[in-house]
Amino acid sequence: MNILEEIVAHKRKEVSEKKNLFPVRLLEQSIFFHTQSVSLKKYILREDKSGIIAEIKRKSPSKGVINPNVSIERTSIGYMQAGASALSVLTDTKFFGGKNEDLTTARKFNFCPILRKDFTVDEYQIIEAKSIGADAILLIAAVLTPEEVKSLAKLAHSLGLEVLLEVHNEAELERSFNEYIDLLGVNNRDLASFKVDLNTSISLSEKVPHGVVKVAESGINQPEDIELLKSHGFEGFLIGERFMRSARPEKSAESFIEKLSLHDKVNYAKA
Ligand SMILES: O=P(O)(O)OC[C@@H](O)[C@@H](O)c1c[nH]c2ccccc12
Repeated sequence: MNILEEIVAHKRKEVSEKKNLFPVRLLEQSIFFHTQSVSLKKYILREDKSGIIAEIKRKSPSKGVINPNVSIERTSIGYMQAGASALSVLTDTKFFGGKNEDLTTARKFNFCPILRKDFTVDEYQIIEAKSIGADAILLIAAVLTPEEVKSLAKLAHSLGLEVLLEVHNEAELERSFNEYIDLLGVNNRDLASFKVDLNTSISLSEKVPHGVVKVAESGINQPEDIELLKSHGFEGFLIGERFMRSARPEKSAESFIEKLSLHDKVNYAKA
């Protein structure tokens, strides 16, 4: 079993236990359940924003412990003040050290799109994402059948959530893309081997259907990487470790985005 298969096997078990402890009807009573979502797509395309989806990630299977004691409040507010377009919050506990409350905390302190980053394999998790205050969910093509991608994406839309479909190669893109996908993410990290290569995004850029927002994910380390990805049509940039490995991730994001502004000769709006 590779790590991705291990994560998904564990996730299925976790979700079936949760369904008993905390049934869907309770999720639907959450204070966030009936609130309007903020569009991730729109914020990424805003000219006055950097396009960066800044991620909160405490640890990962590939990098081990990154920043276990991060302050969600300070980091999420700081990321947005630095000029990020949106937040990504890892809620998986076992492998990434996150929790649902991390997203709820980020939600309380920010009016901005929040991507719930988890391994979604069941409808329950989509209702849960809405209940904790997410605006968008991630679907990973490598762990779902095309039929599952479609039905999960359709459910997400019915709850007002946008869908970021993550692919790693052309076969996944062709197989899993459907009319319910709002954003297409190309993960530069191979989740089976952990190898990172920005060329994964570049080589797939032309294959992404028109009108879908293109997001490059993982391994983005310097403002020049964003310039290169932009020149290949990418509009969104998901960045985790580059910021999180600093004791103050929001400061790291601020200086990164300042450098990017100099390159782009624009002043990205402070949220
Ligand atoms: O820390 P990085 O290399 O900047 O990567 C961020 C993000 O792309 C990565 O965390 C990620 C992309 N897809 C995922 C799926 C699950 C968990 C995590 C991820």
